[in-house]
Amino acid sequence: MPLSPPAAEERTAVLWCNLGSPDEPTAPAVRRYLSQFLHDPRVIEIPRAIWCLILHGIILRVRPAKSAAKYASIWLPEGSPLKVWTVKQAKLLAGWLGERGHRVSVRPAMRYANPSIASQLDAAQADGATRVLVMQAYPQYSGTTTASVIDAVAAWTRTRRRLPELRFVNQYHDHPLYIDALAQSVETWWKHNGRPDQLVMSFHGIPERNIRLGDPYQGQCLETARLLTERLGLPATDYRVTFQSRFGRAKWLEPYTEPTLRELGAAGVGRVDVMCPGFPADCLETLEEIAMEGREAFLHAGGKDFRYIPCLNDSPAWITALAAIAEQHLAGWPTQRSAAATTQNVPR
Ligand SMILES: C=CC1=C(C)c2cc3[nH]c(cc4nc(cc5[nH]c(cc1n2)c(C)c5CCC(=O)O)C(CCC(=O)O)=C4C)c(C)c3C=C
Ligand SMILES: [Fe+2]
Ligand SMILES: [Fe+2]
Repeated sequence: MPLSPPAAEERTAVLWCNLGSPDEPTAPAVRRYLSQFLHDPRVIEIPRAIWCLILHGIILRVRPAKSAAKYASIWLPEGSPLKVWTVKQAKLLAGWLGERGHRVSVRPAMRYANPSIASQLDAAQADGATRVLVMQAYPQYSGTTTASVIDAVAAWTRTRRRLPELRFVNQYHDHPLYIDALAQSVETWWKHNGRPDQLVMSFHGIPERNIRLGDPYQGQCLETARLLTERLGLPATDYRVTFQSRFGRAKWLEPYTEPTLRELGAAGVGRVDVMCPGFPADCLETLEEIAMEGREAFLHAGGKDFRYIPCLNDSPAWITALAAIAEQHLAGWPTQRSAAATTQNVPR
C-alpha cells in the first residue's frame, strides 16, 4: 500500500521568480543579501579564493551602508518596490489564469533573500503541486540571472526525493505581447506627456567577457529594442540603447547609460525619456539609479527635461503577456494522472 492514495488530478503551480531585495533597507540586511548574491558563481566568475578576499575584505564592509541608503530612498510602506510589484504580478497572473479556466496557483519567489525559491517550491508541494512551471522576470536570457534561477531550482531538487514535473521558460525578449506591452506603455506616456527628443532604452549590463563566452544577453536586448522601436515607428536618430549598473572595474556592455545621458545633456538635447525594458518591475536599479542619479547626470550636463517612463509593473497589457506566455508553456500538460502514479506527500 502506498503511504498516501493516488490523487485524481495533477496540480500545477507557476513560480514567478525575480532577483530579490534585502528584507529591510538597513546595512545588516543589505550585507546578508549582497553576501548571498555576490557568492553566486553565476554572477561573479572570477576564481573563488581571490574573489572571497575582495568580497569579505572590501565589498561587504563598504557597500552595505551605501546601498542601504539608496534602498531607503525608494522603500515603500509595504517593502521593496521589486518585491511589492513581483507579488502583485503573481496575484494578477493567478487571477487572469483562473478566469481562463486554468487551475493553477502562482507563487512569487526570489533568487536572493525572501521568499526563497526553495521555500516556495516546498510550499507548492505542500499544497499538492505535482507540476511546476518556472517563469522569470528576465525577458532576456543571461547566465548571470536566468541560469542562476535554474541552478536554485536544481539545488532544491537535490534535497527532495519526490520531485514535481518541471518546466522552464528561459526567455521571451521577442514575444509579441511583451513588445506590445512595452509599446503601449510608451505610447500612453507620449499621449499624456508629449514626445521627447531622444528615447533611451537602458538595460542592465553584464561583463563583456560573458558575451564573448557565449551569453546571448546582449543580442536579445538589442532585438527587444529593435522590435520596440519598429513598433513605435522611431527612426534610428531618435533613440539609444544603453547598459547600466556596471559593477567593478572590468569592461561591461557599452554604451554605458549614465555617460550617454551626460553626453546627451551636453550636446543640447533638451528632453530625454528613459525606459528600462529589461526590468518588468521597478526596483533599485530603475527608481534610484535611473530616475534619480540618471536625471541628475543629464540635468547637470545641461539637459532641460528628463522623464522616466515606469516599468511594466501591473499594467494590464503586461499581465496579459505573462498569462499568454504561461499558457503556451502549460499547454500539453494533461490534467489527469495515470492510474499507476501516486501522490506527492511522501516523506523526503
Ligand atoms: C556583480 C555583478 C552583477 C551582475 C552580473 C548583475 C546582472 C544583472 N542584474 C539584473 C537585475 C537586477 N540587479 C539588481 C541589483 C544589483 N545588481 C548587482 C550586481 C550585478 N547584477 C548588485 C550588487 C545589485 C544590488 C544593489 C547594489 O548594491 O547595487 C536589481 C535590483 C534589486 C532590488 O532590490 O531592487 C535588479 C532587478 C539583471 C537583469 C542582470 C543581468 C542581465
Ligand atoms: Fe566567501
Ligand atoms: Fe544586477
